[in-house]
Amino acid sequence: MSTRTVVVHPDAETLAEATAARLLLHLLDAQSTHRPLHVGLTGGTVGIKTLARIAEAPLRHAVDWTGVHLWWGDERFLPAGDPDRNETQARAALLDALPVPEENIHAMPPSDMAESPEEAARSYADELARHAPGTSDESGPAVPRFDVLLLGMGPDGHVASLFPEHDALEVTATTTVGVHGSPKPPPERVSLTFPAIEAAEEVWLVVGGADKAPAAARALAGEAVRTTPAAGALGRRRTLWLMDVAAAG
Ligand SMILES: O=C1O[C@H](COP(=O)(O)O)[C@@H](O)[C@H](O)[C@H]1O
Repeated sequence: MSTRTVVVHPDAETLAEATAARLLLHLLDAQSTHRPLHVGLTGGTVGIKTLARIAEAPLRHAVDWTGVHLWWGDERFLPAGDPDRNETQARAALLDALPVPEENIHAMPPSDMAESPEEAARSYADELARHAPGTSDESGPAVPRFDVLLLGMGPDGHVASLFPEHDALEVTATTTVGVHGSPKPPPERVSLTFPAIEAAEEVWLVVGGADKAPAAARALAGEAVRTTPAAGALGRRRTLWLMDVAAAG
């Protein structure tokens, strides 16, 4: 059973800096026991700030990035290179400056390469399945063994692109889902589903800002996932809530 730990930092800058350092050390430790590593990235304010801090951290040189695969928990369904895509922001903040082989960067399909969010979701599910551990874990969802899955949280308590009261919350038969009518623009998105999120060894929620405090309190109090999706974001081994004082209320 996963343990849930809350770590509070003085401000959003320190939160991003500490999360960057924590992730780099985690990758270093993990590379001494297994390869390849799989990391799920998040968009959002602190998520992208964290990537920018990794880009500046001297420790990044100690990680063998050829042995790291990068994925996303969700994506805005927009054309390739659109500045609002999580992928575009992650490339600008970190990936363009990192020696990660392009074939290790598993972005969700953009809207100019897929007909619909559903088609993009199916294609991403296939890609996830190609990197699933295989026979040792056949009963689980067909996703890679994520060492760490980073997730942001919106003020409404959404994680990835799983929004309160949306049907996507109930999808358990697939590892990805196409999302329509997102209350946060853009309306069309692609997201991991809860079974895929829960297959991660560690889920790290990176949450900063006073506007997140009510939803964070509800999630940590175990409110229903239907109204506060972040309450259901749990890793297999560990769930870390990395917060700033403002978000911790
Ligand atoms: O739209 C999204 O929002 C959430 C949270 O973003 P934030 O700016 O409120 O921190 C993010 O986790 C998700 O990846 C993104 O697509």
